Amino acid sequence: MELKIRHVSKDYGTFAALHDVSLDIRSGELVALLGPSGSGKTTLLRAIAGLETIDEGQIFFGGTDASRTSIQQRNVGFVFQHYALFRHMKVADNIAFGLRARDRSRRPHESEIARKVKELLELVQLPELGDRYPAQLSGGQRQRVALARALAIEPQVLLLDEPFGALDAQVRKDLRRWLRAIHEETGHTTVFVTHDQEEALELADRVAVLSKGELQQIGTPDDIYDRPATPFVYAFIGDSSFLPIEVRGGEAVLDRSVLPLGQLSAPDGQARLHVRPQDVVLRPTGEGVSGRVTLLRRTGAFRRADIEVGDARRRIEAQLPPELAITEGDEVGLHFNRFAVFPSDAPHSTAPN
Ligand SMILES: Nc1ncnc2c1ncn2[C@@H]1O[C@H](COP(=O)(O)OP(=O)(O)OP(=O)(O)O)[C@@H](O)[C@H]1O
Repeated sequence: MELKIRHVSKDYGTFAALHDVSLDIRSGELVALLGPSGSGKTTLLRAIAGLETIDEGQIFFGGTDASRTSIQQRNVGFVFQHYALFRHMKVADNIAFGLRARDRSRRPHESEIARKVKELLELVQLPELGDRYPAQLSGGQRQRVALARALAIEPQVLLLDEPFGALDAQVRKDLRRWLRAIHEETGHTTVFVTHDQEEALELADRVAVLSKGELQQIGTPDDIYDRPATPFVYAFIGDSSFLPIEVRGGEAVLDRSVLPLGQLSAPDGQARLHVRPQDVVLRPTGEGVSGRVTLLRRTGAFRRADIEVGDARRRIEAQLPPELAITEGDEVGLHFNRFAVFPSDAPHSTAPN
């Protein structure tokens, strides 16, 4: 089922939780909604589900405008962060719940429900646990049951709200791989909310980045990481530093250094050059942009350096091979393998919210 979200806005009083959000989700795609706390991810997911009304815009399920239809009519499977399993029901009955709740004309026969529950328990790799109660399961197992329950109704769309948010780091990692495998097998159009960029980049076909209720960018993990569309995405995804520069005739001017912008297009005027630590290369002093190493520290396989750059002595971070002969206080030249330039007055050109 393909989803089309068109110019959706949602206010809570005077506060805009979603502002003119448009995005298309292809049939069978796994899309992550990623953003900081309060960026509108959950509001958007709940609006897709029909759990939240929208003030403006439309949400299409296939060719049908579903904006004003109920959650039942939309036939979505929803998994919440905090396992919403029924505590007094066994695992198998939890999974069967959505099928048994159907009206008689659409309710499958009990033998068919039992067959379906068995199949789903196998899919989520808990074939032996149908007779247990939720309290007798680990957190990760409960989330698997929650997914089985969401899948039981054969939803048109699967919606997951931070499904692994309450679990510890190792279980999260395992479940991430597991969810991707289930997705490959079942092929449901799936939208999931996360504020964990590693989870979004590893799991999703495409990532939609939200900030302050606005869609900043939707793209593949490579697009988002390597070709951020806005200063916000650059700052939010991965590590980066920026330097104030001036753009003049297709070149970036920083004190007495001039960097050709090449393929990057930026209008003349004050701008910011954004660069990731791994794209900063040290050269002998006199080459490239001049800087001074102020701090060196070991971080796992690499060393990180703080480098003061130019007359204004702005600090940027560089990732260096541990064997590089360098000490704090050294004057260096800097080359940027890859960087981005955005006008200083671009929206969200300050820190992420
Ligand atoms: N029922 C409500 N009434 C008033 N404001 C709300 C309501 N629900 C959400 N908001 C506000 O709307 C904004 C977006 O909330 P939302 O839950 O969509 O963000 P989120 O990106 O999912 O954040 P988190 O990661 O913290 O869950 C927040 O500032 C939140 O306080």
